[in-house]
Amino acid sequence: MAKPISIEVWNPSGKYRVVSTKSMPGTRWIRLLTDNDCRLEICTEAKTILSVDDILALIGDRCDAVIGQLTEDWGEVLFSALKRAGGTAFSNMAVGYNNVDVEAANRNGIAVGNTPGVLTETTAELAASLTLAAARRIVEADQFMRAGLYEGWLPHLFVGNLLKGQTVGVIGAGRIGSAYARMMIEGFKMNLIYYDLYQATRLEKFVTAYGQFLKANGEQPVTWKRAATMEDVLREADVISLHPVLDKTTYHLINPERLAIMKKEAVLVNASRGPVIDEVALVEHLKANPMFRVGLDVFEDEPYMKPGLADMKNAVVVPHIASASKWTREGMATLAALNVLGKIKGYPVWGNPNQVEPFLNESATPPPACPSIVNAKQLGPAIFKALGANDVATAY
Ligand SMILES: NC(=O)c1ccc[n+]([C@@H]2O[C@H](COP(=O)([O-])OP(=O)(O)OC[C@H]3O[C@@H](n4cnc5c(N)ncnc54)[C@H](O)[C@@H]3O)[C@@H](O)[C@H]2O)c1
Ligand SMILES: O=C(O)[C@H](O)CO
Repeated sequence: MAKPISIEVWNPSGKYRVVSTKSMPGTRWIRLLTDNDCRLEICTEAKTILSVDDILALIGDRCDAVIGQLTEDWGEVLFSALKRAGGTAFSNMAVGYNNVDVEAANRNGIAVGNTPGVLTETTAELAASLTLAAARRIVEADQFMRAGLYEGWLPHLFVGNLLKGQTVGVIGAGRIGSAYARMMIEGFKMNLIYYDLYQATRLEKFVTAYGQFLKANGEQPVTWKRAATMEDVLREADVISLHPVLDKTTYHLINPERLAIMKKEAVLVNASRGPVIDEVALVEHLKANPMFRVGLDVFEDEPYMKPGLADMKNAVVVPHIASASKWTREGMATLAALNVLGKIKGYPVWGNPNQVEPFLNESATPPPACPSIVNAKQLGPAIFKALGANDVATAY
């Protein structure tokens, strides 16, 4: 028999049973569910990462929907259990959903939600912070001060890289990659080279307009280039930030061969997913190239780092905190709750998952729609009964 799992219950008499595998920031998401006839059960187990068995125990034999986390393995076992329990919806509290087997969700008719948009700027800001910390050796210098080693100003002390006028390379110029690029271009007047499967038209227009503004003010204009290959970005850029989704095409996208073509003094930042970098190869590269620096928010085998990484002075490492601002985390919780609530209520899917602000306005009732369902098309109208409300979602 499955081990009992500790939970906290809200609105015990609610008609729909919704489970959240973790406590999430804020209270609005709780209110939105309980005000809409949901009995909410929040897992209070002390362990950080729940196993599939833990989640099976949480789903039990009747469950309408689950809000889960990116650390959990959502595949056939969990989706079929959720279906057997009468469930129709799952939402990750994350924009990335590489922990979710969407095909398995489709087979079981479960809608899969994610939380785009609300974390774009927050995540880009952390990538920018890692860039600065690595380029200007902030962590090394901080440790030096705290160790009582500072004996006075010296011409060679913690010399790092100037960003102004250098080239920033972005791989994956989607929501976060584009926001990061804009920060580095506007903030530090860097030139842009990017690689993406699609053209980042809005970003290109922004750089062109900003370049014209600088020129009109007697300054060197910034420039942009869409690279034909990822290698072009790696060869040319002084700073490279990785922002693609994690899938088969981006697994170990940074490998020994690609590390070898990067500039010896380049800064590499990763706030996407750990397996985008071959971390063992990265450690070797950091050892061989002390002036090459990295800023990492994510790791190949989280929560672990590959052997040797923690000893590298030329690496700045933080524990997957890129979306960790209060507003963003509360917003992520709200979007995840509204994804599952929308499915329970038979609402349509919101027309533009990049513009989720209407769901985040604390003083207004959210639109009658699911903010972002990644498999809405696959599930089709039979499951996502729009009930004419599609117009509501797009016209809102
Ligand atoms: N560290 C964190 O806390 C954190 C926070 C938010 C998001 N993320 C990660 O960042 C990712 C991006 O988020 P987003 O909202 O910007 O998503 P997005 O879908 O807007 O952008 C991803 C971009 O990657 C591009 N891409 C896909 N395959 C590619 C390839 N092979 N080569 C180059 N580009 C490719 C896509 O075309 C797209 O433009 C998420 O999937 C998630 O994994 C991490
Ligand atoms: O994908 C995501 O949303 C992040 O990794 C956590 O914010």
